[in-house]
Amino acid sequence: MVALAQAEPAVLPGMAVSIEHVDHSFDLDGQVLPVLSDVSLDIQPGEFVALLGPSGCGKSTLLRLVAGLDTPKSGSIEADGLPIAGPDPSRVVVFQDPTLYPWRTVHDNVALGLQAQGLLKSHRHRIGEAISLVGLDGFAKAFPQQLSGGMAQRAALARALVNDPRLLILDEPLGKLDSITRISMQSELVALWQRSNFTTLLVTHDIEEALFMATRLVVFSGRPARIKADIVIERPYPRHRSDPYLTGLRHKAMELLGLAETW
Ligand SMILES: Nc1ncnc2c1ncn2[C@@H]1O[C@H](COP(=O)(O)OP(=O)(O)OP(=O)(O)O)[C@@H](O)[C@H]1O
Repeated sequence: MVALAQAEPAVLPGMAVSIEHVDHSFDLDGQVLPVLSDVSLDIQPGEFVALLGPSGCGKSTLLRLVAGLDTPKSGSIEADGLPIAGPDPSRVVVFQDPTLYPWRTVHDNVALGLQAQGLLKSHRHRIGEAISLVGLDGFAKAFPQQLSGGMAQRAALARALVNDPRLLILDEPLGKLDSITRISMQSELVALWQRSNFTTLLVTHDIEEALFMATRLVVFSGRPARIKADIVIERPYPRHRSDPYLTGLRHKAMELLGLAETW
């Protein structure tokens, strides 16, 4: 695998992401549905932060706000010291569903990432680099229906990474994969993050996945989501799933989520 050619590093002040007292709600059938309540979170450049919380508490909503796909009702969110004013190629999102265009090859799906920024001509060389980075060498000409679920998700990752983002936002990206592929892609994603310059924000429902991958674990309450705990995971990589330190954190996270230990 090769590393993606990096753009000239910009001198960026402060936090990769700074979320200050964010409240958010939706209007649902004339009723106000509070979803986020006084969420404040500072993320340093290069961190890998996992967000855990009960289903429907507001994790994806927070990711959408950070991606600039929606605007908080109150509070503020900055990326690299600047207010988020909308989507930006420096912040890319990978969702649970790879959403590849079935009529385009892997190469042409990845090219879309550049095309959207008008960079296709000048940065075409990055397409092959991104495909290689996610381990899809030899599949550039394949169509999505010729890929396994894990390969399709790798292609979606390549499309996200082709612009050399500063923030990679992952919304349950491994959620639909079988457990074997999921476990190997957890290691691959960590290796990818370690080799690159981006900060990672991951939503997952899987406590072990969060503990295996992230440098920091943020646990939310039920809706409206408030931060219940913010835990630094002080373990080098590669990690061992049976590490007693991680097992201890798993118990703690389960307690915070109000889950009983049944196995
Ligand atoms: N566009 C929307 N309009 C109205 N309600 C919404 C909208 N988007 C999300 N919601 C509601 O906001 C709440 C939080 O949704 P969100 O998807 O952020 O939760 P989540 O924590 O990511 O859930 P899960 O873990 O199950 O994916 C839910 O009750 C959902 O119904």
